[in-house]
Amino acid sequence: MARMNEGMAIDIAGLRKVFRQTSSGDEIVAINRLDLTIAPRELIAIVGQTGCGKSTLFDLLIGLEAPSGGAIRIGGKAPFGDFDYFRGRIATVFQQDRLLPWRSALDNVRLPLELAGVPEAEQKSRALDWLKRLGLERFANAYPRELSGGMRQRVAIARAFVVQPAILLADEAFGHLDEVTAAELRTKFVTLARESGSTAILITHQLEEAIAVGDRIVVFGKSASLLADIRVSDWPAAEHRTLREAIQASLQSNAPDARLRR
Ligand SMILES: Nc1ncnc2c1ncn2[C@@H]1O[C@H](COP(=O)(O)OP(=O)(O)OP(=O)(O)O)[C@@H](O)[C@H]1O
Repeated sequence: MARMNEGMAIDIAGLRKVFRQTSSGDEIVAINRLDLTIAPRELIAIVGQTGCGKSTLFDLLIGLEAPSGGAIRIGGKAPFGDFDYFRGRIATVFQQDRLLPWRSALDNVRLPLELAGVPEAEQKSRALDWLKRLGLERFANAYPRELSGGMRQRVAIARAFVVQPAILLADEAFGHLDEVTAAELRTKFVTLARESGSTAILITHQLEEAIAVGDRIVVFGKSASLLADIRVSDWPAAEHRTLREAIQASLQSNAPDARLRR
């Protein structure tokens, strides 16, 4: 049985990330003073054009990079400074499944528990439980090369959920799958995230996906400037087309579209 976890709030204040290009020495402002607050257990989708700083934000949230300015607090702690605290509390799903080819599906799913020092019998039973929830119990002993892309992504999702993370981050997790598989996995992911009580952020290029999954859609312009912060429940289904068009227009002009003001 999945335990409902406490979820964690994410507070981003004045966040800045600047890179210096090795070749030219030029500075690239990947994130320019971002303010964003995400409530515990909220599910938000981030959309933005390529290069607007979405993946950089994830690297900062995971604690792989330190901010150049401002701060990120997750449950009051800093992901970069308190890296060890977040082990097993933040889980990620990427476009590439990043499974270890020499480990079976079961052994891939139980890996985060192994790293956290959970006893082996418990690792296995929890991993198997999550493979079952993703409909893969018959493939527990299969190796990644023996699985389809959709099945591998299910294994990656099981591996993310097995630690019952307070924070779930998905970066284009369904973008490479065919539409039917993507829609099915996306629905599964959202259901599991809600059951688990995780706070979840999904990066997506697909507006349909953003509208389908998010409580909120955050639209990034250049350097992660906030073009819009939309509460999806404010938009009845009959107006989703207008919503899509308004987000698209904002992305194209790099400015908030007037139709998004509610
Ligand atoms: N390690 C790095 N060194 C130098 N520049 C970087 C580095 N990482 C990212 N950048 C730059 O920062 C900007 C934001 O990149 P980022 O990968 O966060 O964008 P993105 O929104 O995730 O794009 P995409 O949708 O294509 O994945 C880009 O201009 C990129 O070239």
